[in-house]
Amino acid sequence: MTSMQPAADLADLRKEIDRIDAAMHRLLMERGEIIDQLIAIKRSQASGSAFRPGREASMMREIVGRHHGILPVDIVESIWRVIIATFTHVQAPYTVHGDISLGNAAMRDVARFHFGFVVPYETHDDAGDVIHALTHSRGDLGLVPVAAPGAWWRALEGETAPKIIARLPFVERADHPAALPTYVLSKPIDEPLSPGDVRLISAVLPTALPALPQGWSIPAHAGAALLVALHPGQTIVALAEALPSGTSFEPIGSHAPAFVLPLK
Ligand SMILES: O=C(O)C(=O)C[C@]1(C(=O)O)C=C[C@@H](O)C=C1
Repeated sequence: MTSMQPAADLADLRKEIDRIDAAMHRLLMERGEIIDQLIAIKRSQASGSAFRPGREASMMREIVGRHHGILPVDIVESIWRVIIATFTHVQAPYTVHGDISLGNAAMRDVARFHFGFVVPYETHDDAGDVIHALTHSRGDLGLVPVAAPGAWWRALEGETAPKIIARLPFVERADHPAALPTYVLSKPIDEPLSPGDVRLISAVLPTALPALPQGWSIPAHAGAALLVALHPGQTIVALAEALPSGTSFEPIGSHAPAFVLPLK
C-alpha cells in the first residue's frame, strides 16, 4: 500500500477482487459440472484417454490470441493449461511420461507447464522407455523432445504402436517459459485429421544421404532414418518422388499446425 492511497479506496478495490475471485471460482466449479456431463458422453474411462489434442490446440490459440492487458500471456496460457489438463485427468486418470535424454529440468518444465502438478509425472532415460511405458498403459501420455537422440520415432511404426498426437508448445513465441520443442505421444487415438494438420511420416532410405532433400520439413533425422512433417498440400507420393527408390514410408502420427504468437 502506498502512503498516498486512501484506506477506503483500497478496501473497495479488495472487495472488487474478492467478488471477481468468487465469480472465477464459481465458473470453474460450473465448468466441472459440464465436464461431468462430458464424461458420460465420451466414455473416456472405458476407452482410456480423454485427451483431445486438436481441441486443446485450438482452445490455446483462441485464449492466447484474444488476451490483452497487464497480465503476462505466459500466465494466461499456464493457467488454462492447468485447468484443461486437470479436467482431462478428472475425466480419466493418466500419467505423463517424460524422456529426459536432453535434460531433466527442461522436460520437467514442459510437463508441469502443460499438465500441471495434479497429473502424475514419471521420467524415463530415453524415448524407447517412454514408448514402452505407453504401450503398457491405458491412456497415458508420453513427452519426447523432437531432437531426442537416435531414430526414436521408428518405434512408432505399425498400426498398433503409439503415435505422435500433438506438438508442444501449442503456442510458439520467443521466450516461451517451457520452450523445448516436444512431441506428445499416446496409444493410437480415434480423432480425425483437421484441415491444416501436419502429418508425420517415418521415412527409411536404403542408405543415408549426403544432404537432406530440399523443400521438405524434416524435424529429426538419424542416419538413413528421417522424420518428415507433411504440411497441407504435401503428399507421400510427392515425397516418394523426392527420395531414392527403395525408401519405406510409415505414418507415425499428426499434430495441429504451429501457432506462432507475434511479438506485441
Ligand atoms: O472437449 C473435450 O472433449 C473435453 O474433454 C474438455 C477438455 C477441457 O477441459 O476443455 C478436456 C480435455 C480435452 O483434451 C479437451 C478439452
